[in-house]
Amino acid sequence: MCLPGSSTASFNIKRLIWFNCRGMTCFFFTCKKRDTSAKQIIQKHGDIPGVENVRIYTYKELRSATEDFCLTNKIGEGGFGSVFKGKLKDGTVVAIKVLSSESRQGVREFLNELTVISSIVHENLVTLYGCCVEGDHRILVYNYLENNSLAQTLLGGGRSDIQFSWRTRCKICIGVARGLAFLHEEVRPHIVHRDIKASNILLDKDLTPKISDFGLAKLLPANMTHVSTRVAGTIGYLAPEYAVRGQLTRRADIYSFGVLLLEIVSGRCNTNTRLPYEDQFLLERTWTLYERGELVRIVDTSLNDDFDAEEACRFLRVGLVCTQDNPKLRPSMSTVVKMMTGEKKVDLEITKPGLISDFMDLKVRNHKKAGEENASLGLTPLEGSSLSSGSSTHATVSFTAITDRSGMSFNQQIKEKN
Ligand SMILES: Nc1ncnc2c1ncn2[C@@H]1O[C@H](COP(=O)(O)OP(=O)(O)OP(=O)(O)O)[C@@H](O)[C@H]1O
Repeated sequence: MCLPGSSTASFNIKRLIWFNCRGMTCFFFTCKKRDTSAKQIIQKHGDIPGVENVRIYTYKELRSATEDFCLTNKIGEGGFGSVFKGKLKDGTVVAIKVLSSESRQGVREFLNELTVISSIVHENLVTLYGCCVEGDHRILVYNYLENNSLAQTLLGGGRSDIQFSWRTRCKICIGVARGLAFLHEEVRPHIVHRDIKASNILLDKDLTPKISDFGLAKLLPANMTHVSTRVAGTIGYLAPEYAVRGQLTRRADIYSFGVLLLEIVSGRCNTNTRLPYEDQFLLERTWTLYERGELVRIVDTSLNDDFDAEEACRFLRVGLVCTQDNPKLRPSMSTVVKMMTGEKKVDLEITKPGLISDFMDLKVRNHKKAGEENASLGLTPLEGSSLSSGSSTHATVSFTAITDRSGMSFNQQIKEKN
């Protein structure tokens, strides 16, 4: 199988694969084009192991695929930059992610990371076809997924026509769990995604879920924090130990997965400040209902009772196990898959999940206290904190708390405040 956009130029034959095509057994050479661009890169920057397997696109090619990056072809904007839908010369439809100027790394560094990401192939991961590294441009080319992200469909507040039946939701939850288990346990060295959330779960035409943006954090220079565009939502996915102490391990992804799982079963976002206060935070609400023995009440009412209640409650319990405050109590992703498919019982004792909101309440109180003390000392409050008081505390932890004008990260600021 040739990579999209490859011409019939010299091929580097990699593997032979057999597969059935319309009843006929055909065989194809699995090949990747060692194109002129890759050769030029090696000539200019020295050998980069694996670069011959990355498709290098020219800027001209991508400009023409997107009709000069025309706004009508723009399909999204994320923390890494803008995403365009494009059609390559051979007809392949692709998603083209133009990384923002801050994310420009040296060509060697960039390609070193990229060769790793593009070699990772799994049914539940978005496939990276290749990139463009011409001049200042850093552009990634992915397979295009027809049904957008879970954030825009399932959680998009009625903006999509897709019907998410219980079966479809099961397939999505288990698919995401498998994709993450693959990154965590089968890829060597393992990959911590860092940003598992509904907008990073894309759906193909059959509603098979694909995790996007894995490995991308490594493409950013060390001094640049990934600036998320939906931080109010993102905060709800953050494992407390990561948000507070900056401890980034696979267990932080497992926490985020747990929150995502609750979102898929309940059909709502982790944070919704338009709801009555006790309902605003999904994880807290789920825990309250679990304690009352009424877990099933959190299941999406739009399913009209057309779901397997035993299975739904099992998924919700898995969500709670994944979000346990102590990272060690969270199961590995392969165990999570087994729990979800029923191969393993969810028989662990479930304690109160780790709620970043608990910490935030504390911080708001401390911050206010510190503010009062500062005022009495004639000092100005810490810059960049947008923690507000009152009932909307959690949701108003805003974007500036992650990367503010002072250039400090959320974690740094929290540490500063401690
Ligand atoms: N491979 C793809 N196929 C189809 N659409 C895509 C693809 N990749 C991204 N998109 C669209 O572009 C949007 C922006 O994606 P991107 O990953 O840059 O940001 P995000 O995940 O939405 O936000 P953030 O950067 O805050 O995580 C997505 O929500 C999706 O609608």
